[in-house]
Amino acid sequence: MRDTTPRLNSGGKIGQVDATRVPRYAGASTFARLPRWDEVDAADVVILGVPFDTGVSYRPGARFGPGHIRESSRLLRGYNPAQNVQPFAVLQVVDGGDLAVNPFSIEEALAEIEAGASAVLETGAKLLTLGGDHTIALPLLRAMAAKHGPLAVVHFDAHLDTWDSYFGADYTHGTPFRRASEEGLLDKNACLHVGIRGPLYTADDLDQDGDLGFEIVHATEMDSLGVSGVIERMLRRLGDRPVYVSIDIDVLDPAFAPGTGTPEAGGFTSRELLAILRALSSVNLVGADIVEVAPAYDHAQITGVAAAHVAYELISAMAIAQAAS
Ligand SMILES: N=C(N)NCCCC(=O)O
Ligand SMILES: [Zn+2]
Ligand SMILES: [Zn+2]
Repeated sequence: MRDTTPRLNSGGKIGQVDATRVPRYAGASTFARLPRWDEVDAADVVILGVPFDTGVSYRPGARFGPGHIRESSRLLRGYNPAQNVQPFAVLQVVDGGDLAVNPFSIEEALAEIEAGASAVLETGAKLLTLGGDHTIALPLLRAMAAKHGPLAVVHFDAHLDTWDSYFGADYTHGTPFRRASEEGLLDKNACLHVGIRGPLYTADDLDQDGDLGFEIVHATEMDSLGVSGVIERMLRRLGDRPVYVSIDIDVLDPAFAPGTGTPEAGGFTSRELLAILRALSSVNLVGADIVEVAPAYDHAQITGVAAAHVAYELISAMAIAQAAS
């Protein structure tokens, strides 16, 4: 049957389902009610779900993150006044669905995620991944670095995720950035964590983290630097290199993101995080992920809505950069 769904098409792009004609809560739940990948000729940005949580050390459930973020994204509208951009009119953004990855073999899943990401990048599209636990950042960085070389990574998280192993396992959600550094996927002069807080294993964790190529903006520094000071630190570190953004939703305070597996008190507000992300419109943003959304611990889509807005700001930043190029 021919698809007659009324959509908001503009700038030559196939846009969102028109919420003035089809109620927001009706119909299939693609991200922001955007078209599926197979419904367009060519995409500029592909949103890919990776429902995988076999790498977690505490509460499971991030495998349900992609579906929850999509379901929580139905209210996103087409014009972003904070950035004066209509992201879906500048870029053809599509939902690429979920990668079917092996929940019983982490190594097999890593290979499947890398292959899925590479398939997107080969088309020339940018990739925005919805996780999934943070383990998935490693295969995503492998695919990204194969295309762009060593990356400047800005990693928003309460946790360092540069630990070495758990129960003898090298590939977990606490270890992706150590593996990435060891594998030469990172530009060690240009990576930083933002939002780090909470108890560590030992003081040495921080020294090792520095050796792996990361600078840290601690969550408590928000009080002294403010949003603009944090942005300045971030942009100085990233420079004009290709930038990959990895956002663990637990960078937000549990009040703003209860639906996650390893919550830590004392985090950013959603408003602070969204403001920092807007500054990424001035960098060479080549890809991003949003991970660790675990809906079983969420309430009223608080975490899902935060993640949907995070995705929206990342796409807006990509759109502004594209319009300026
Ligand atoms: N990546 C996330 N969310 N958490 C890592 C926590 C690792 C630990 O249990 O020490
Ligand atoms: Zn975390
Ligand atoms: Zn993490």
